[in-house]
Amino acid sequence: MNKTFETLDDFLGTHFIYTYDNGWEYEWYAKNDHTVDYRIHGGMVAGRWVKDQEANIVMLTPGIYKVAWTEPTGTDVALDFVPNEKKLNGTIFFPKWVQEHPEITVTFQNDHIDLMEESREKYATYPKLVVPEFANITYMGDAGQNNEDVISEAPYEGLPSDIRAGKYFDENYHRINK
Ligand SMILES: C=Cc1ccc(O)cc1
Repeated sequence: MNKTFETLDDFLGTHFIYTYDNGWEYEWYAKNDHTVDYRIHGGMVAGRWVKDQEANIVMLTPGIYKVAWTEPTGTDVALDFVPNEKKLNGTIFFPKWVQEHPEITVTFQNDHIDLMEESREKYATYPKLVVPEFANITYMGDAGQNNEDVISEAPYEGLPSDIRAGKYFDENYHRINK
């Protein structure tokens, strides 16, 4: 993709893969103006994936976007995308329990919302682990809004490479070999 991002509409429907400077690899989709989907390929909670997380998504100035949300785990996230420079800055605020028991969160969260809410009550919240990092965007795709094929299966080794190699989506941005 080599479009220039100018409006909020340019951003909505975009699918990103990026690697934080600490090595953590994330895949994230601006599904619509209030919803995000994502998959985590590397880092403390690699293997986790989430659909239909409600988020606040705004354009700060042409081509620069801020996204923020709070999760059923109690994790808070704030992302600032500068897609024209293939960069973003993200801060993740993990409750202590996620740092101590990351394995509880490494799943398809949508099927285990009750477990996340029980765990956030059962285990410690503080002190939080704050992870502020820049990331380099390694892939951008124009998936269109509300495309359920973008994030539709668990992360597997090599998935980001398959996407970057053009082996994962067809010309209509539907998953191949579904
Ligand atoms: C905890 C979720 C999360 C999703 C995307 C991202 O870049 C950072 C955190």
